[in-house]
Amino acid sequence: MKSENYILLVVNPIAGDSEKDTIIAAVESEAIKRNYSFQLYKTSGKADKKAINALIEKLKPTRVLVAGGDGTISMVADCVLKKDIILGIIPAGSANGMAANFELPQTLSQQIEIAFSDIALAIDILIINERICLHIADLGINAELIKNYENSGIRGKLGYFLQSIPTLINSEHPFYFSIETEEGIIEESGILLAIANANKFGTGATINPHGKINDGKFEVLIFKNLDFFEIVKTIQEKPEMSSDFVRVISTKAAKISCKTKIPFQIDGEFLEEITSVTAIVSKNKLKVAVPEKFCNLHTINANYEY
Ligand SMILES: Nc1ncnc2c1ncn2[C@@H]1O[C@H](COP(=O)(O)OP(=O)(O)OP(=O)(O)O)[C@@H](O)[C@H]1O
Repeated sequence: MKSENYILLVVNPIAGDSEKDTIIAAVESEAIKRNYSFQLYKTSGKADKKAINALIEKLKPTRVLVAGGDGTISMVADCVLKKDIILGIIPAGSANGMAANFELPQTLSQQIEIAFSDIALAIDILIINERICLHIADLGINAELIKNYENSGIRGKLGYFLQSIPTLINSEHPFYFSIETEEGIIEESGILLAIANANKFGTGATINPHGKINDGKFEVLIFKNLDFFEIVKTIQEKPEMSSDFVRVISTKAAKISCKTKIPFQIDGEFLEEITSVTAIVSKNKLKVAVPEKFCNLHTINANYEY
């Protein structure tokens, strides 16, 4: 065994309300098969980032795998960023937005195959209010739903489902946003403002069909109303949504101000109710192991400057 060649597996034991022993055993077995030394870290919800950083410093793994929801994936991504480490994702959350975006397969054995493969895409990351965002942050009813879900104590898809109707009834939308980009200032009201690096929410809803995760830009999308027919369109891969339903601004940086405090989430994790958000594309890219098909779709990387 090459003792210097470590694989670190970070597991969130409570993510998605599912058992993780099967994942741990399968990853460990694959690591041994490929002559890696294997180290497991189970998150506790307290000081995990510090502990993971210490393990990375000590073991110098060439690859870090993460089994959890988007919140855990984002935390681990922050630990491997700026280091020569490939991130492998085993989706195990309630709503796996990153996995949906990377078109990761459904079966554990296929997910492990990809997480160990050398096909890696260097993706953009966003810095939003000084935190890392890989996927989608938003202000409004989706963040409110996540807040109610996290407070309910019922995890998994059922937890989201049970909170969806009360959230819609009790939400104080519309919210009023002012968005400042290099193009100027725009005022708009809506139910939800998304800051999207990727295309889809964890539910699979495509809210940003034309966004590219490695083009050096992100999209600010203001969803103006709860138009049922437009919402249904988001189950398609490339929905053409009406401009009466959503306004899209593609940019490298944005400052968003709100008149009142609005629920805010990043990568599926409710943070707080806030009145201002700044978002910028970071120069640091993150290497993520992805399916070959997904990687090929992104190989014609635009020449861009930050
Ligand atoms: N052992 C633990 N006990 C309680 N909470 C934990 C533990 N480990 C991590 N957490 C918390 O889990 C949250 C992250 O959850 P994660 O996003 O991985 O899963 P999820 O919420 O089920 O999935 P998703 O984000 O896809 O909906 C963080 O708030 C973190 O503090």
